[in-house]
Amino acid sequence: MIAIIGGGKMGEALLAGLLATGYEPNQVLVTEPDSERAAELRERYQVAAVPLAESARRAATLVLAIKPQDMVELLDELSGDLGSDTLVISIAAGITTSLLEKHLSGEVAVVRAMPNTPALVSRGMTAVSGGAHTGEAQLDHAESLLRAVGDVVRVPERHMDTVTAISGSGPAYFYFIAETMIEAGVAMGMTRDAAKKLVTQTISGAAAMLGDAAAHPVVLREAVTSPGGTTAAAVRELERHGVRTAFTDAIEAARERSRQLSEG
Ligand SMILES: NC(=O)C1=CN([C@@H]2O[C@H](COP(=O)(O)OP(=O)(O)OC[C@H]3O[C@@H](n4cnc5c(N)ncnc54)[C@H](OP(=O)(O)O)[C@@H]3O)[C@@H](O)[C@H]2O)C=CC1
Ligand SMILES: O=C(O)[C@@H]1CCC=N1
Repeated sequence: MIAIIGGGKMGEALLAGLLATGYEPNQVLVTEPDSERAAELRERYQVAAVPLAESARRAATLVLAIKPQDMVELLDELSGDLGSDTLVISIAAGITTSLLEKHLSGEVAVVRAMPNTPALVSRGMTAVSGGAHTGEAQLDHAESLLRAVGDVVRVPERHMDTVTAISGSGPAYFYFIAETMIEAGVAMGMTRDAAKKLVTQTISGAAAMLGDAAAHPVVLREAVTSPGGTTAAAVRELERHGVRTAFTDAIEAARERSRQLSEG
């Protein structure tokens, strides 16, 4: 049994992804304090929404999908209720395995994971790191669970704040670009639907080409950039406006925020 603690946006993305890839509703519990939201999830996915203590008692794996700011209070509440073999997976930005271990009594196996919302459509990207009491089998188990909603990589925990800034927050950067491109098309007279179709298929085609292991973004961009053509004119403007620096600074700001979140 898996229990998802926190039925917000990411909790729902994981829940939907797990159910879409073969988990049965009776294998998953949800704990969500907002009763309206709990009822919505129960109705939408036919899963049981139960109190925290019941999730802790019944589930072999707990996925903590609550805000980092709520984590210490939840861990302190959870601590006495965990079974000796319970695996605790936290997906909270910035929350370290040592903080999880400090607030859970005994030698609890913990995994720090950073997924992203495309888990909702089984195209997520998750990175995982194990804690001090987490064995190979438990990390394998966490990986296989999260693989149900997309790709999984194992990383040293020192990279987790960077992962959070790149792939955790990353979908938002692409939505930001998509929104900007669609609005540019609309400003130039296209319908929003037609512009969205152009942008969506372009992002997905570009991602497919980049997905080839031998592909490099610079080479792919050169192939689009005809001499004296439209792409060269566009890229010159992006460089003039410092978009490359803006992205680098944005990703550094996200990593810094992830670090701050571990400090409470
Ligand atoms: N959104 C994303 O793309 C990603 C988010 N994450 C991480 O996932 C976590 C959740 O983020 P997100 O889904 O965006 O946030 P949400 O605010 O949408 O979800 C958090 C949910 O947890 C509920 N909650 C609060 N306290 C408890 C509690 N004690 N027990 C059970 N549930 C509780 C909240 O209820 P209420 O609103 O009533 O307080 C809310 O429904 C965060 O730690 C975030 O860092 C990780 C990767 C990507
Ligand atoms: O914005 C956040 O804090 C969370 C973590 C990664 C994506 N969303």
